[in-house]
Amino acid sequence: MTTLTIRRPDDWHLHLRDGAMLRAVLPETARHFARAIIMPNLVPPVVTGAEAMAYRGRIMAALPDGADFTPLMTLYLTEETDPDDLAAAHASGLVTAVKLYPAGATTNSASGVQDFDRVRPVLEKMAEIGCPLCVHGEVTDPDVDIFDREAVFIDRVLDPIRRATPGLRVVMEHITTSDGVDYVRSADRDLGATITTHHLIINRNHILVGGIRPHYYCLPVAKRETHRLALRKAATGGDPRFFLGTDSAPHVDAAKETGCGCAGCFTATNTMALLAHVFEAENALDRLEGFAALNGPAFYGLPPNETTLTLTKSDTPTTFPAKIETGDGPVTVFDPGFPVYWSTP
Ligand SMILES: NC(=O)N[C@@H](CC(=O)O)C(=O)O
Ligand SMILES: [Zn+2]
Ligand SMILES: [Zn+2]
Repeated sequence: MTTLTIRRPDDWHLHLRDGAMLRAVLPETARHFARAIIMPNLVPPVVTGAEAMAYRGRIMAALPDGADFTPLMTLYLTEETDPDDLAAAHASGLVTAVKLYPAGATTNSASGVQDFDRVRPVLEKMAEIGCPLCVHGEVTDPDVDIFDREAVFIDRVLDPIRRATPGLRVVMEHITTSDGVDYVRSADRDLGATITTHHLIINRNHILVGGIRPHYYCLPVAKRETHRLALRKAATGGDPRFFLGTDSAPHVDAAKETGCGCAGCFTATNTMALLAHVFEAENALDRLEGFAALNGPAFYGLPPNETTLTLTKSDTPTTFPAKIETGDGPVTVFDPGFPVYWSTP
C-alpha cells in the first residue's frame, strides 16, 4: 500500500445546483475539497450580490455537520450587470469572481452575454478592483464547428477583450484544446486556466465509438487525442498557470439519457483518485499538489490550505459508486473506463 499526502485541494470550477440536488452533491465535494468556486448558472442565474449572498446561505445550510468547506461565490455576467453592485460584493469578500457565459454556449447560459461591448464597463471595473473573470470560452456562431469553438473564441472574443482591458485577470475555464494551452502559455501575466479531470481522461472517441455515451458528453466537448495529450502535459507539467477546476456538473440520468441529453460530467465523487492515477501515469505524482492545491490559490491570491488529504493506493481496484441518489433522481458518477487503484477517505 502506498500513500500520498497533499495539502487539501480546492476545486476552482464546480456546479452545486440548488435544492435536493445541492444537498446530494455537496457532501461529495466537501469530503475532499476545502474550497470551491461555485458556478452561478442556476435557473434563474445568480446575477446580483444579494442573490449570491442568498445562494451562499443555502449552500452553508446544506453542508453536512462538521464539514470544513468554504464556497467561493461568483456572479453571472449579464448585459445588465451593475458594476457598482459587483464591486461592493467583491469588496465585502462575498464574491470571488465573475463568470462570463456567451449566450447559448452551454447549460443554463440563456442569460449570458450576446454583445460583448455592452459589458465593457463591468470588465473595466473588474480590472480596476482586481476581480477575476472566469470564462466559458466557446463561440456560439452556428457556422463554427463545435470542435473549433474554443479556438475561434480565443481569436475572436477573448484576445480582443484582454487587449482592450489591460489588467483584467482571466481564467479560461475547462480548456479542452492545445490552442487553449498555447494561448495561456503565450500570455506573460493575468491569464490562467482550469483543466477538468475528465478532459485528462477522455477524448471524443469515448463519446461516440460503439454507441453514443451521454455521460461523457459535456461542454466544451472533448476533442481529439492530440488535445487530450496537450492538456495532460499542461496539468502535470508544473506550470502554475494551470490548475484544477473539475467542472463537476450533475444532471439526473433522465436528463442525460434522452433524445437531447444535456451537457455535464459528474466527477466530484472520484476526482481526486482519478487525478492520482493520471499524475502517476505521467510520472508526476509529486506535481499533483501543485495542480490541485497550490496553483489555484496562488492565482486567486489566497493562501493554500493548511489541512491535508491522504490518498491511498492498494493492490485491488477501488470501487466507486456508479450513481449518487438525489431527491430529483439518480446522477451517474463519471466512469474512467479503466481500473483505478487510488482511493480517498
Ligand atoms: N460543462 C458542462 O457540460 N455543463 C455545465 C456548464 C458548463 O460548465 O459549461 C453545467 O452546468 O451542466
Ligand atoms: Zn462552461
Ligand atoms: Zn462548468
